[in-house]
Amino acid sequence: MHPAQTISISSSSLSNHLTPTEHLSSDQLLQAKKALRQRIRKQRKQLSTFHQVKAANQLLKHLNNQYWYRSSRHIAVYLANDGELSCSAVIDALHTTGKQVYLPVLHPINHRQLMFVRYDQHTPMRYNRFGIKEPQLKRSRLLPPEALDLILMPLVGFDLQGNRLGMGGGFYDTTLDKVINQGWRPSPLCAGLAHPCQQVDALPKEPWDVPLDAVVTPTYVLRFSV
Ligand SMILES: Nc1nc2c(c(=O)[nH]1)N(C=O)[C@@H](CNc1ccc(C(=O)N[C@@H](CCC(=O)O)C(=O)O)cc1)CN2
Ligand SMILES: Nc1ncnc2c1ncn2[C@@H]1O[C@H](COP(=O)(O)OP(=O)(O)OP(=O)(O)O)[C@@H](O)[C@H]1O
Repeated sequence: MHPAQTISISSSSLSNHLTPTEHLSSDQLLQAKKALRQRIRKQRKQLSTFHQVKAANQLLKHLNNQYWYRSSRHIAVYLANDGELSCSAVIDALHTTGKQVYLPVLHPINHRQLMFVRYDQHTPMRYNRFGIKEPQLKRSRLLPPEALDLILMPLVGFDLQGNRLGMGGGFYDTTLDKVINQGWRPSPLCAGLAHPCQQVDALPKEPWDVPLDAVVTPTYVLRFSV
């Protein structure tokens, strides 16, 4: 039996409507996604540092209740940016329990590709072109995405169907296309991490989108395939 999950729909999410997308041209869809990103990013950036620290600790408690998290050994996380839900408490706990932690690194040549590099307290870091810290590339610390057990993904928006809206770079979708959409087995589980204010009613599903297996927020967990 899985532990009971708490489902609560945030009232702040009610304002996060995306106009029904069936009749939109691709340019209109792009504009609608852009506007939604701006709105949600503004909301999450307004969360206080106190709120963010509490949320990071609550996130860890929820994850600890999930068997698919506890049974994972090679786990990709991210360093929070732009008001994203922080993985800092999760990272500390993973290191304490001897799990292998990986961070996304922008591929220096391949457009829209990420690499996953093992990360600990001593890993030399640098800033990428978006101002996000990432490990310096070291071949011996690279893990191919298909070898990860679990990818904890940053996102801008999510819906109740497991659709994900990212920052718009297409990095996760492109990197995971071969691994997730083209039938690599076993493939890593993909769980989005977000604040409740990032929930939207419905997101357009694009052919390249990687579906989320779960979404974990500081107050509730949505499980789609786990
Ligand atoms: N914390 C974190 N790390 C991550 C991601 C993420 O979403 N969050 N990524 C997930 O893909 C990758 C980086 N992708 C990103 C894509 C766009 C922007 C961004 O700030 N874009 C600016 C425009 C910047 C520019 O063009 O110079 C913006 O939209 O305002 C940031 C990260 C890898 N690392
Ligand atoms: N598998 C893929 N192969 C080629 N291009 C892709 C793929 N996935 C996404 N893209 C391109 O990336 C662009 C951005 O995609 P999208 O708006 O879904 O990004 P996102 O999910 O918000 O970003 P991210 O995955 O970095 O968080 C799209 O215009 C699309 O053309």
